Amino acid sequence: FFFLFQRPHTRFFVHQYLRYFWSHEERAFKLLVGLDKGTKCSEFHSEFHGYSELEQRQKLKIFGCNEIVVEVKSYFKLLVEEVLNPFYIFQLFSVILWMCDDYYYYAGCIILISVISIVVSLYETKKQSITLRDMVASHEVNVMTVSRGDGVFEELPTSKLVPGDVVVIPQHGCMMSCDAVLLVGNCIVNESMLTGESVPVTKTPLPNQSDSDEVFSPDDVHKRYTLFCGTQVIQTRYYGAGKVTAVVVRTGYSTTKGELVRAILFPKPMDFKFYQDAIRFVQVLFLIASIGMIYNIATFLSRGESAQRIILRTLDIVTICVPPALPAAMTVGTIYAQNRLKKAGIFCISPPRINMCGKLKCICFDKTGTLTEDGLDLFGVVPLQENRFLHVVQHPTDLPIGPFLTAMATCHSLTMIEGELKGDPLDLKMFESTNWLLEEPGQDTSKFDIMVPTIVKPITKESYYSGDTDKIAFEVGIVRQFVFTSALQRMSVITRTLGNTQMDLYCKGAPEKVASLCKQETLPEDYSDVLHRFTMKGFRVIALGWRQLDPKLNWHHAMRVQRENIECELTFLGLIIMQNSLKPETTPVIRQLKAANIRVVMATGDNMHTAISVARDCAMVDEEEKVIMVKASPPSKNSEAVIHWEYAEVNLDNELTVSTAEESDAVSDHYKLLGNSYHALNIVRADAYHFALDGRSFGVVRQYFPELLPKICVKGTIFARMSPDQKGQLIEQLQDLGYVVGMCGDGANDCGALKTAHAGISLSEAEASVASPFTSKTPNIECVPTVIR
Ligand SMILES: Nc1ncnc2c1ncn2[C@@H]1O[C@H](COP(=O)(O)OP(=O)(O)OP(=O)(O)O)[C@@H](O)[C@H]1O
Repeated sequence: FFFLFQRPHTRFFVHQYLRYFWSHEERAFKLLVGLDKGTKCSEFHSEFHGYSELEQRQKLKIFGCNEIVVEVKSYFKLLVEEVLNPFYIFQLFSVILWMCDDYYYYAGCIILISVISIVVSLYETKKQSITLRDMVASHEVNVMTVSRGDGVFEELPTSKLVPGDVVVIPQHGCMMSCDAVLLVGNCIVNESMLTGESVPVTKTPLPNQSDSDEVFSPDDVHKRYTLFCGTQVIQTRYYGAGKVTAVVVRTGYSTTKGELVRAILFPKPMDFKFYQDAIRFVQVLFLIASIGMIYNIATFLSRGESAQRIILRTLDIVTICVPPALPAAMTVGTIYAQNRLKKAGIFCISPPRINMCGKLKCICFDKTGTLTEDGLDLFGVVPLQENRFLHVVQHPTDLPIGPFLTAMATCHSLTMIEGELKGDPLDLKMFESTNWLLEEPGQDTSKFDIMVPTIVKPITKESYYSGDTDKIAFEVGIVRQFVFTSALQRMSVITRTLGNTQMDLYCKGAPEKVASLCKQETLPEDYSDVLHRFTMKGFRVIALGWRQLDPKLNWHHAMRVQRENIECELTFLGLIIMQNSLKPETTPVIRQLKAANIRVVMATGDNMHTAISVARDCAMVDEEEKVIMVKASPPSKNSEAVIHWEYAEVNLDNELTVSTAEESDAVSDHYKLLGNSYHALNIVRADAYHFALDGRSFGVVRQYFPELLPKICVKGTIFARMSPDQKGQLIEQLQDLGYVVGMCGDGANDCGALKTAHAGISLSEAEASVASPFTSKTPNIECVPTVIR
């Protein structure tokens, strides 16, 4: 845009609220983007220190105001748009025709019905867009402090923000009115408006690595450093009186929220079979009508009737064949449906989708929080002693103070909001089970370094640790947090115990992930067996790892260090076992859907065996049905990509392996594929099997065995360890197979999938989030049959 800058006479046009500028060099119109494309991460720290007033004004001309305003059309405008619909024009034609034919009563009825339907639909459309406008504009702050460089700050209306502005996030939070990347300080954010999930999320500053060429990408890799428009910053954290600053990367309709609002205002025309069929249906009716017309003309001519009568009678046949009250019926139907949904606690922001819901043939469910309870109960913990698993300890308070207990007390992103501990339900249960105290000391951090934000300590007296000289209370300060992301499947913290010079790193996450980061000699021999034992029973298992950091690592280094560089060489500490109970409504709904011949699929971020066990418990997989795990590995130095099939719950003697592309050709037929194994053949015949695969295999199959993917998806029921992107890809794949697909999830890692699906239903307390077309207030899957009905 600097290039555009130098030329005062630039040409641009606005399409669906986005600006496209003429590029003289490329001789084409180009979409105007903010700093979200092509800017290096390091540049945010080195290049952006605040614009001068002049620079700001110039940029504002290019980017336009930072506003997302939903236009509420006047009744007249809506009427013109509504009435210009081809169906209504046909209706007008029919009514005129009937009037000419002295056919007043019926014409009168149709006029009456149509007027009512138009009035109702205008009223509802207007109400809808007012709701959308209010939802979009809710609690916007009007001014923000921006940096003008050299330590000068100024208040600026948020509508004037431009990409590149350095804004100060107020200490007590604010509603974000632009997308911005955090430079300094931490922020606790409620992203429910965008994700539907109201668990507070911690955002940390973008690491400052001057030597890195990494390009900034706010929507995936660098999400955890980005504050999104429409989300509520609840609190900020920084040490002393330092300001928490962020660089604006996108404004107005280019922000994530703007994008979502645009998706509602300008829905992608869906290539939906219903419309094609509707057109075909009308064509067939016309064909029948024209036969009638020809017959009519012939008989009337032979009888020598007048021309007027012939025309009237002939055209009348068209109005008999094509029902003129159709549009009125459709509009009224949709409006009633929307109201009925509302009564059932389901909010719909995109009424045209309602028609599609009746055609749903496959529903994907997220697991945790959707099929199973969100607030998992702690079943127990399994710590290690001399590299061996101990028995399950039900109350972590019985454990001696040591790395395991400290990990449970520190490795979370909980935060105090108005005196109450808030955060991920899993973190909350884990921390509460330790019976430790969490203190957020605010500005008073003198005991540690000047910079420790949060302290945890045991409550009981015995837990005081007595050193050689003084009695020092056992307290651990959480120096830095690497937040949890679904894609990384883990989180960690850097901590310092009072009195220690050395810092520690505690990591918790998916067992497979944590184990891969641990020194292999620290894993007990029976690690896989024990993990398998718990996951098979449907428990949700989380692993803990620990490492003492280099004594040379001081506070400043700790603040800058890359998580990949220290989340390695860990010592394995043990497992946390969480109960994963189904919501009581889950199983009946799953049975009901299956009885209606609607496919049910699970897409979860959790462990494969846990997922299979939950699928069995909720009757997604019936007792007599088998589950075949599809395990695919990418090519390595010695071998090509391989697919390996094995029963999930039987010994491994039924496995068979397929490698190389030629073989994969051979396997593309199910009979050939499984025919190598007697048992497998039986299964195919009985048709009573389900495929289960994890995210890694899904990726490999997509890349190396694309011809097999449709076949796997047709029989795939359990998709475990799926990243948020993969959930979306799965929905696309099912859509490619011709299914009308619904997705029901509870937010965060399902957002992509909720948007991709034909009907995305988000379970959320937030009245309506822009995350998906349907939002159900009741947090269970009973809403799915309601939506389908
Ligand atoms: N707060 C957390 N801290 C550390 N690890 C976690 C945390 N929450 C989840 N995990 C681990 O990361 C994995 C992936 O989590 P993710 O949120 O993507 O999916 P999920 O919650 O398991 O399931 P679903 O997709 O069904 O909601 C989990 O299975 C768990 O092992």
